[in-house]
Amino acid sequence: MNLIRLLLQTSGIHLALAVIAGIFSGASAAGLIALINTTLTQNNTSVALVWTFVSLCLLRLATNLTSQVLLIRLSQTAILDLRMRMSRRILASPLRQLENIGAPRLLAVLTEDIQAISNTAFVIPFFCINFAIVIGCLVYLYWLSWSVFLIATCFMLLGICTYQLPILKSRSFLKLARDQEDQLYNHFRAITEGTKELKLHQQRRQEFFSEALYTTARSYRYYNVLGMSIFAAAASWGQILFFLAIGLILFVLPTLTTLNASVVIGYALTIIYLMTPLEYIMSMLLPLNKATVALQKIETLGLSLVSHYSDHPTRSTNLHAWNCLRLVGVTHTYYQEREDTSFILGPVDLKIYAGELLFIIGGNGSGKSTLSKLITGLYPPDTGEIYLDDKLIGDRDREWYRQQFSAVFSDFYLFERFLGIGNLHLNTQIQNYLVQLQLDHKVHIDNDTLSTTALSQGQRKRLALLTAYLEDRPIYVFDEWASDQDPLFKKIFYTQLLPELKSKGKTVLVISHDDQYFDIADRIVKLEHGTLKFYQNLSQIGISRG
Ligand SMILES: Nc1ncnc2c1ncn2[C@@H]1O[C@H](COP(=O)(O)OP(=O)(O)OP(=O)(O)O)[C@@H](O)[C@H]1O
Repeated sequence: MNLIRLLLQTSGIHLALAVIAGIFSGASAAGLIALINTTLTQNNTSVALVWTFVSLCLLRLATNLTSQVLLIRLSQTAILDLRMRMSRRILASPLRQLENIGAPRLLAVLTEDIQAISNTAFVIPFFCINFAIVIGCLVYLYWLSWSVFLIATCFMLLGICTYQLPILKSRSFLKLARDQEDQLYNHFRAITEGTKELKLHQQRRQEFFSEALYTTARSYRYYNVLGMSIFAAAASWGQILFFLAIGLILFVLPTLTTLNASVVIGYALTIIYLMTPLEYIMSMLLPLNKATVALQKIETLGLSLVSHYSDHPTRSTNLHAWNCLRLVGVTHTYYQEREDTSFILGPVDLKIYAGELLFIIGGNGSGKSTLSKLITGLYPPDTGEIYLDDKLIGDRDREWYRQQFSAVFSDFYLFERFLGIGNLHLNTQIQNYLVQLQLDHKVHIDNDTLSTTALSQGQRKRLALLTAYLEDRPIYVFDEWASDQDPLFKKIFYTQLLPELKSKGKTVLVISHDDQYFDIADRIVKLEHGTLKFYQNLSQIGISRG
């Protein structure tokens, strides 16, 4: 049901028009059959009959062509629309939920599932056309003889039941195959992102192929072969049912009752004609099955395409005058299902003052990045509140609140184009920053686009910093930004770039392990196993100078 609703949402008018054209196409086909049978059995070739025949042929041609053209538009629009909608839906979902789902599963949704669902946009109207032909033919059969129709219908219903049971079984195997596909994407990611590690270690590569990739690919094949074979068996059984129905009418029924020759010929002719649309309907059940599985998959990931959501900021105003950002009793818990353990950050009580340079330090895994995600509003607090001055940041404010931050995370993503930065002097500004970041000899700007992003990690991070500069937001967050920089540029970052940002009135939060630069901070807070500690001076942290 959701599938139909989804397709109606995608392009309701096209779908409706294609279905209407299809119904006319089906009805004209049934009309042609009736006419042929009348001509054959009554030996009647009047001029009116010839004109009716020609008109029905023209109607069939026109309606068939119309529905086909509409279907091409519909399927292409559906793919475009679904891709856009799903991408928006993913970005509108909470970060934590997306992290839990993981990149490979999201990629599988964006490619395989969307394709499977989009394919049904093409299938459903064809389904309706053929369904209309079937209904038209059934009406004709009923008109020929209601008693034979009753017997034939009972026979057909019995056949459909025996056909449907294996179809259900086949769907459960297709579902298992789809689960394996998520795992396959995980392995494909290892191939693209772990190329170096796999190339450098032959044994690892061999085990990866034989134990990881091959095992999953084989299971995927196994479930697909099983699901599709059961489906093929059911389809073959379905085909035989037609001949059995004709056999019933030709050989069994005449022994039980007297049948008119025109009825027998009409039934045989119509059932033979019905084979094509019914086979079509059956062959379409497989993509429909796959789309249902894909939709279920998307819904179990909590990314329903049908539900409504908003990714628009509730308030578009920028933050101007503010004094203090407060975290009050804020906590975040990561549940690690597999290990049956959890990491708890907080409760954190922290005040961040406008215009200050705050360092967040602590050992690996102490919770610094998690805290930065809470501060920037990427994670809503599990418990506790965040206030901007006296304003409580609730769910409705979070989108607006996030727009006040520019951040370079340790796993940053670098866009080639400077998107969403409306600035009349953008190119001049970028050029100046490129000089300041010592990148002007490597990169230039063409139409708001970087000439290259194929750079060293340290250089790419400088470009990410450049993007943050251009965003010109009130609060900056740098998560171990300097870790990939050479000593010279590290010094420039801490002693020149950070103080410059502060002098422009920006609030700067720096996550850092570079203890030789801790003294430039206005204040330092330290995380220890998820607990925030405050210190008066560097020696309390265990750092001595001179
Ligand atoms: N996506 C995640 N899912 C589950 N647990 C996580 C996730 N990210 C972090 N954790 C847990 O939270 C803890 C804190 O992680 P976090 O990344 O905040 O530490 P960090 O202080 O920034 O470490 P580092 O200095 O190594 O970058 C980790 O020990 C880890 O157990």
